[in-house]
Amino acid sequence: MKREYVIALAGNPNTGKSTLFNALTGLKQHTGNWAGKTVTIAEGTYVHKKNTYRLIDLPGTYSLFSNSTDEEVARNYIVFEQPAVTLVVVDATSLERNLNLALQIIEMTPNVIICINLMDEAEKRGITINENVLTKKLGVPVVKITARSKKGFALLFDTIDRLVSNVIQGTPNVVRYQPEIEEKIAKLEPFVRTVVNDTISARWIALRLLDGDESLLQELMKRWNRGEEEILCPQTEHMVHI
Ligand SMILES: Nc1nc2c(ncn2[C@@H]2O[C@H](COP(=O)(O)OP(=O)(O)OP(=O)(O)O)[C@@H](O)[C@H]2O)c(=O)[nH]1
Ligand SMILES: [Mg+2]
Repeated sequence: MKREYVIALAGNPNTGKSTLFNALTGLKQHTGNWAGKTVTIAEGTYVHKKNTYRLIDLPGTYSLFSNSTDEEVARNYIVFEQPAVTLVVVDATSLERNLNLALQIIEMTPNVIICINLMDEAEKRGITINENVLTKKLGVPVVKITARSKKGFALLFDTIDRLVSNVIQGTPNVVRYQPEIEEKIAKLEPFVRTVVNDTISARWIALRLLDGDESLLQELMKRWNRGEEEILCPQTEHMVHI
C-alpha cells in the first residue's frame, strides 16, 4: 500500500540540511508558512519503495528552548505537527557541540534518526566515528552520510523506511537529572499527561515548564484552548516561574 510520511529535517545551522534536502528532493521545493508565523520553511518530496516522503526543512537552531522565533517554529513543528521521523543533521567535524540539540530532540520524541553529515570532511581530518556505539548510547538509529556526494543515502533511505513501518523503533536513552529535579518531574508529569494527549512526551513538557518556558506554556494554552489555571499543576503552579 502506498503511503505518505512527513520527515522533518532539524539541526544546527550550517550542518548541510539544505544540501541533504536538495539531494533528496531534487530541488522540487516550495515554501510554506507554519504555526501562524511568517517563517518560510522549504518543503519537497521524494519517493522510495512507492511511498512518498514529504520533507520539511526546519530552521537551523542550536537549541529548542524558545530563545528565538526559529527555535519556536522548529520546536512547535516537532512537538505538535508530529512528523513520522525527525532527521537530526549533525556535523561530523563538531559532533560534541551538535549532539546537544540531538539530545534535546530525543527527549521530545523517539521518532528520530541522527544523520551524521560531512563525513568526507571528518575523514580528511582523521576523525573516525563509531555509529554503532552512538546508536547504543542514544537509543536511536545513527547513519553516517556525505550529503554533497550522496554517500550513505542507501542506508539512510532504508533506515527511514524501517522506522516509519515500525520494523525498528527508537528507544531514546533520555538524560536523568539530579534527584530534586527528577522529584519535581515525577510530580508534574502525571498532571501534564492529563492535559496533553499521549503522543506528546509529558516528561519533556514537564521539564520545559519546570524550566519556566513561558512561550511553550502559551503555545499549549493556545493549542488546547485552555486557561492558565487548567494548565498549571495545583501543587506546583509557582514552578512555571522558577
Ligand atoms: N564537504 C562537504 N560539504 C558539505 C556537505 N554537505 C553540505 N556541505 C557544505 O556545507 C555548507 C552548509 O550547507 P547547507 O546545506 O547550506 O547547510 P544548512 O544546514 O542548510 O545551513 P543553514 O540553512 O544555514 O542552517 C555548504 O557550503 C555546503 O556545500 C558534505 O557532505 N560535505
Ligand atoms: Mg539551509
